[in-house]
Amino acid sequence: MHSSRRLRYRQVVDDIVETLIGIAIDPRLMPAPAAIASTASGSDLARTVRSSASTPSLRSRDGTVPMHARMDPGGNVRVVVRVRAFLPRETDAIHDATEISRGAECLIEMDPLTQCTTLLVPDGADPANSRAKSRKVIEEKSFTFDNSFWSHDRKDKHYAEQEDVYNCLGEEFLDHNFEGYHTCIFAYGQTGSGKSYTMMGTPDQPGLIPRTCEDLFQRIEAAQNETPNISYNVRVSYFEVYNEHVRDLLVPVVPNQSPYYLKIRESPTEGPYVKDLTEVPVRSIDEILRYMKMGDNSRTTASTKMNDTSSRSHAVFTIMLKQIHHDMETDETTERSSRIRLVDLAGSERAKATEATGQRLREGSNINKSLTTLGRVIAALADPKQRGGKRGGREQVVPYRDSILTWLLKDSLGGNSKTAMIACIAPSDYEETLSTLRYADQAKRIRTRAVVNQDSISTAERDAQIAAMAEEIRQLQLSVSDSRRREKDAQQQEERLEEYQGRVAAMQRMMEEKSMVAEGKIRSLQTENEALRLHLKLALESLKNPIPPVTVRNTPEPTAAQETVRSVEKDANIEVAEDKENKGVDEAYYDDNDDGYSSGGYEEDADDLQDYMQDLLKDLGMFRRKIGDDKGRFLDEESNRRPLGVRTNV
Ligand SMILES: Nc1ncnc2c1ncn2[C@@H]1O[C@H](COP(=O)(O)OP(=O)(O)OP(=O)(O)O)[C@@H](O)[C@H]1O
Repeated sequence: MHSSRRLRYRQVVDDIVETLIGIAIDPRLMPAPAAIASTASGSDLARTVRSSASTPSLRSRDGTVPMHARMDPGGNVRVVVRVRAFLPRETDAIHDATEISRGAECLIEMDPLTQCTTLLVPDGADPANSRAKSRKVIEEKSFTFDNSFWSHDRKDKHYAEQEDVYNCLGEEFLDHNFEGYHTCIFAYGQTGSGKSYTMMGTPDQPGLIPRTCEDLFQRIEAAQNETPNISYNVRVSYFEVYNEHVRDLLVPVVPNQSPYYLKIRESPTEGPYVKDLTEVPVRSIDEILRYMKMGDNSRTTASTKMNDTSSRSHAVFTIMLKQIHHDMETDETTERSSRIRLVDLAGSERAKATEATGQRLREGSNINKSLTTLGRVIAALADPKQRGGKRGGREQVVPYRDSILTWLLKDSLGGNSKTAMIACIAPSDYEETLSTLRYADQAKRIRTRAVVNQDSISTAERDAQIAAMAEEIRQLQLSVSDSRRREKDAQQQEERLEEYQGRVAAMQRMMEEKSMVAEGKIRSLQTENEALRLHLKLALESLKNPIPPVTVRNTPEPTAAQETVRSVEKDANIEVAEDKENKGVDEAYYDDNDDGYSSGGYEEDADDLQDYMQDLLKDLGMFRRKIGDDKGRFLDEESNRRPLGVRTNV
C-alpha cells in the first residue's frame, strides 16, 4: 500500500521536474546567453539570465533569421535609406517610369549586395536640379548604409515593399523591446520623400507603425498561450510638435477652441518627457490601431506644391511595453519595461520649391529650424571628440535644448535607446538628396548607450516594499486628515469672522439710523427755536409799541366776539406796560385806565415773561450745543471705524 503510494508520488515529482526543465531550456522563453552577455553587464547579466520575460519575433522562432545575427552589440545608430518612385507631379503623365515629360531623371542607384547608395550627377533639363547645376563642383557620391531600400521601380526584382522594410528593421527593433531595451525609429528626409508612407503607410500598404502594433500583439497573444506566468501591459501615447509646441493627438480637437499645448519636463531617470500627456492602456490589436488612426487624423497636414498631404509637424507615436514575469521556483518577480518610439518627422523644405506663403511659410521655417538643430545634434554626437561621456563635455556641447524636437529625442539620440534612422529620398532631386545622405552618413557614427530596463524582486523584497508603501500611505492619510482638520478649523474661523462682520454691519446700520434720527431732531429743534425767536421778537415789539386801551362802559353781557377782543386788549395793555417801563412813557396815562389793572402789575408780568423767554433761549442754546457735541463725537467715531468688507485673517 505504502510502496505504491510512494511510487505514484515519485512519478508526480518526476513529471513536475521534467516540465520545469522543459520550460527552462525552451529558447522561446529564455534569451540566448551569448546575446545576453553581449548586451547586459554585471548585475544586469545575473538578473537577465534568470528571467524568461522575453518574446522573440515569430520569424526568429521559425529559425529563418538567427537571433544572434540580428543583435547589434555596438550600439551604433542603425541607418537605412529608401528611395521612392516618381510622383505624378514629377512626371506629368505616367505611363511608366521612363516616360517623364518634366524631364525628371532617376539619380539614385543602389547595390543590393553592398547596400551602397549612389547619387548620380544630373545631366537632363529637369528644372528641379537647376540649383545643383550652378554648383562649382558637382559629382557622383556614394554612401554605404545598413540597408538601402530600392522602392523606385516595382518591376525591379529588388523592389522593397513595406513588408520588407518592417522585416528588416521593425521586427528586429521589436525584439529589442521584448529584451527590455528602449528603441526609437525616426524617418528623415525632404518634404514629399516618403516618410509618412514608410512610417504610417496607407490602408492597403500599412507602414512600420501599424505593422509594429500588429506584431506586438501577435507576439503577446502567442506568449500568453504558452506561458501564463508572464503578464503584459501595453500603453500608447501620440503627440505632435507643431510650430515648437507639443500637442496631444489622443485628445480630440474641440472646434472653435484654440489648441491646448503641453509642457516639457525633465526627470533625472527618464530624461525629458511631455507633462500630462495622455497614455492609454491597450489590450488588443484593434484597440491600438484605433488610437493610432485617431491620432493620425488629428495631425496637422496641409497641401503644398511639393506634397498634397504634407505633414506640418513632427509626430511621435510611443508604445510602452511592460512584461511582468513571476518565477514560481524562486518566487521572484521580474519586470521589464521598454519604450518603442516611432517618429515621423516633418520634411525639410525650400520655400521657393514649396511656394509657401503666410502660415505655410511660418510652419516651414519652424520645421527647418528644428531640423537644423537635429542636424547640429547629430553632428555633435557623431564627432569622435565628443565621445567622452559627461567628463568629456558631451552633455554641455550637444544642443538638445535648442529645439523642442531634439530636447524630446535627447534620450533616443544620445542616451538609453537603440535607435534607427530611415533616410527617405526622392529619386530626382540632387541637392536635397545629397543633404539627406550626408545627414544619414553622419548619423551612422552616433553611438547610444542602451541598457536593459529590468528590475527583479523577491517575494520578501516585494513584501517589504509593500509594507513600506503601506506605511507611506498611512503617513499620507494622517497628513491628509491633519490638513483636513486644519481646513475645518480654518473654515470655522472663517464662519465666525463672517458672523462678527455681520454683527458689525448691523451695528453700523443702527448707528447710521441713529445719526439720521439725531439729525432730524436737530432740524426740528432748530425750526422750533426759530419759531420761538420770532415769537419773542414779536412780543418784544408789541411791548415797545403798545395799543392804547379802549374803555367800554354799561355794556350788556359780552358776546363771545367781544370776549375775544377784550382778551386781546388785555394782552395789549400788558405789552404797553412793559413798553412804558423801557421807554419812559407818560405815567399818568397808565393811572387813568379803569380796567382794574395797575401799571405795576403789567411791568411785573413783562419782567416775568422776559425772564422766562431768556431762560428758554438759554436752555435752547445749551440743548443745541449738546446735540452739536453728540453729533460731532458720533461722526468722529464713524470716520475712525474700519470699512466693512476688508477682511483680515485672524
Ligand atoms: N515607397 C513608396 N511607394 C509608393 N508611393 C510612395 C512611396 N513613398 C512615398 N510615396 C508617395 O509619395 C507621396 C509623398 O509621400 P509622403 O507623404 O510619405 O512624403 P513625406 O516625406 O511624408 O512628406 P512631408 O514631409 O511633406 O510630409 C505620397 O503620395 C506617397 O503615397
